[in-house]
Amino acid sequence: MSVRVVARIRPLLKQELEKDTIVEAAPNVSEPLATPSIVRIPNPKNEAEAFSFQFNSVYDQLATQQQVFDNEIAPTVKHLFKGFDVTIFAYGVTGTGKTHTMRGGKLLAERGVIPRLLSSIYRRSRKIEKDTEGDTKVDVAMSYYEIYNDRVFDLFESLEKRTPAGLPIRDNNGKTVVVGLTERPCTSLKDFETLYDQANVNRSTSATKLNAHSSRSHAVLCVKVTQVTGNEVRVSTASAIDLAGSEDNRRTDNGKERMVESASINKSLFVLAQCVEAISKKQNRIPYRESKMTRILSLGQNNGLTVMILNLAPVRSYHLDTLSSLNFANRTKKIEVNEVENRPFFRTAPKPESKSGIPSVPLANRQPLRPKALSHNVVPSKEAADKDKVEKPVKAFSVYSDKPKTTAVRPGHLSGQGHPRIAEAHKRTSSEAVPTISRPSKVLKPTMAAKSEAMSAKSIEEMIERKVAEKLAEQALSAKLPAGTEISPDVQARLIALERRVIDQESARAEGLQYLLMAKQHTVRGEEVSALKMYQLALPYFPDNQKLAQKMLKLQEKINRKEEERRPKSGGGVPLAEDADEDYQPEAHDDEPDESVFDARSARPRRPAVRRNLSVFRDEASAPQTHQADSDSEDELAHSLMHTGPDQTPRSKHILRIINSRDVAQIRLLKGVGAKKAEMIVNALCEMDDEVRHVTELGRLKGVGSKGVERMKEGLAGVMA
Ligand SMILES: Nc1ncnc2c1ncn2[C@@H]1O[C@H](COP(=O)(O)OP(=O)(O)OP(=O)(O)O)[C@@H](O)[C@H]1O
Repeated sequence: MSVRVVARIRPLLKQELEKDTIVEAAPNVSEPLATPSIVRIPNPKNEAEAFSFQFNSVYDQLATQQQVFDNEIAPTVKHLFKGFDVTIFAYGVTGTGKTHTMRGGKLLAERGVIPRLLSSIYRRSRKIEKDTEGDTKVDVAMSYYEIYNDRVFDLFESLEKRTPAGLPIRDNNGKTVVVGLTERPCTSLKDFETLYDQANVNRSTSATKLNAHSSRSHAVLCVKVTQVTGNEVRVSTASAIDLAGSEDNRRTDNGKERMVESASINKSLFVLAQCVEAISKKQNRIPYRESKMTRILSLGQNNGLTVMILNLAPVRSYHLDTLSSLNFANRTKKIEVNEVENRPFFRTAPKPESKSGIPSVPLANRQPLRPKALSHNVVPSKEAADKDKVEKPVKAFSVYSDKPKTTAVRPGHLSGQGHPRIAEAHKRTSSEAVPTISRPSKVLKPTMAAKSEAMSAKSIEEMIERKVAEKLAEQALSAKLPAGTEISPDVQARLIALERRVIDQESARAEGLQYLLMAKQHTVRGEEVSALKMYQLALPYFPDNQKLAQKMLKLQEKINRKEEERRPKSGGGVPLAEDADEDYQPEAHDDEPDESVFDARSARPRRPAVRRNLSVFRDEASAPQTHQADSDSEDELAHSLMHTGPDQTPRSKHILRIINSRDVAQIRLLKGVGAKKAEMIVNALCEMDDEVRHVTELGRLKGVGSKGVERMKEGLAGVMA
């Protein structure tokens, strides 16, 4: 099942003028009488031409809160009670109506998706309890948190109680959980409203030029529904997420603090876009981990139903931002989500809980985040698969597809259109996460015999080298310093100073990478002048990087070329005056349109006549060579800068080799580590599903800290320089 994407165009605000309206909802040309499913917007470079984006449904300026809820969210509630998790998230530029859609106003008619969802959940709970004559009991509990500047804060905690680092997040049985979050039971809508209103006071909002009450954080509300019938317990969760909006700081006139927030919001949204891009290109690595928001949202990774509400402003001043959002949504709608319900469990066989409240899972069963196509969703037994066939509910919400051949179900016609759900025996439930093909823990080393056939001479050599290094490390660690070879305080001080220098270089590099990231953001938006500025800011951090220098040179040439073209010819050409973004210029190559973009004036999809640079998130198949080459070089550059850090000292390298071996026996030999800490480190590495590349990163691992790293180094001070 794909992510269901619905667009909502907000009404004009007081200061906006009717004549500036450029975004409209339209029915599909093949079904002119149907409810709108197309967003139409002019090409910024040629107003005579319109782009059309098709979604599951589109709501125009007149759509009410009730219509949006009844058509899009209400049908998901019955699935929630059948054990499916439901994720609803609002996406859009700042000031486009996300909070209005999700939270809404206080008047009954103005209430948004969230209060209506809760009201619907309580109504259904009461019905179930009545129909089963009290045999089934339903409990509702909620947690509510925000992700602000990439840190997670419990909105049930007052601002004074917040710790600067926020709450940690962990992967647990394929789900991302926030550790230490308050969960409040709420037995009635009144209860909920009181809690929700109190918590919203703690949300980070402030006035920006584009929105007087702009959300400066992503807000995540989780409503846990627990149904208990005798010993059987079924738990499912509805998550309603109000994302912060992306914003262009040149338009918002943000001050320093707002700029920091904005950079963090933009970064997380940028990572989200990259995740969506990577999923649609079926890449092996989906960069979920690069921001907390993407880790928590786990788009394309979570099971159940996902609905994205794309909020749009109707006016010209948002033109390029709107196109960017439409392109993002166009990609998102193609993401497949596992339609798998949470299996009930039985009270008689409780899972042991760890101290942190997270059920303990053996390391070998941990699953890294993977693109869906690459994950192994295996039902443990045939009986379980057969059971699935019997138990799977009738799918009344069968509209998540844009493929022309499937029967389109229009808003308002969702319920009662049931098709028997085809059992998907190969899928696993989110609550079980015990696949028969589990990712082997890196702690367990494969034997030579098992792997020998598939091993090349090179890999055998590498393995021997690693083994030798491990042995040497062991010897080095256990070696006692011969008497009289203690290093002098002077040498020790110099070693520490050297390490400090490396650490300083590392944090400067992180700052440089931020500029690089922003440069890439501007590049994909076609804002080349701004992109160049960002590259210039990044340059001092990577002075010797040839790729970066070349990139800047090419960009400068491109800007010059465009300047040339833009300059009025002797015949007196008309300069481009209408662009909201001074940097925006079409690319100098033909672009395939995204598949849902077609000429609005004719029913048949066709290739636009003009050249443009709008499809930021393009499918591999449709990406033209030049564009592909461009984005490849961007990725290559980012990769080269991310993965070539400042030189590390032999001691640091040595420590990292031991840490990355994930061998508890070796790690515990490091000074100040011990068995428990070694296990914690291996645990953290397994959760990261990556290597630690630098000692600074090592210092950030839970339970290590920079002091811990220093001690490890001290332990080696006598045996290696
Ligand atoms: N459908 C709507 N009907 C009436 N007013 C709306 C609607 N959608 C948005 N608005 C108004 O538009 C303004 C901006 O909306 P809102 O604050 O919800 O935007 P946002 O996308 O959440 O912005 P940010 O990302 O900055 O938090 C508000 O004044 C809101 O009341």
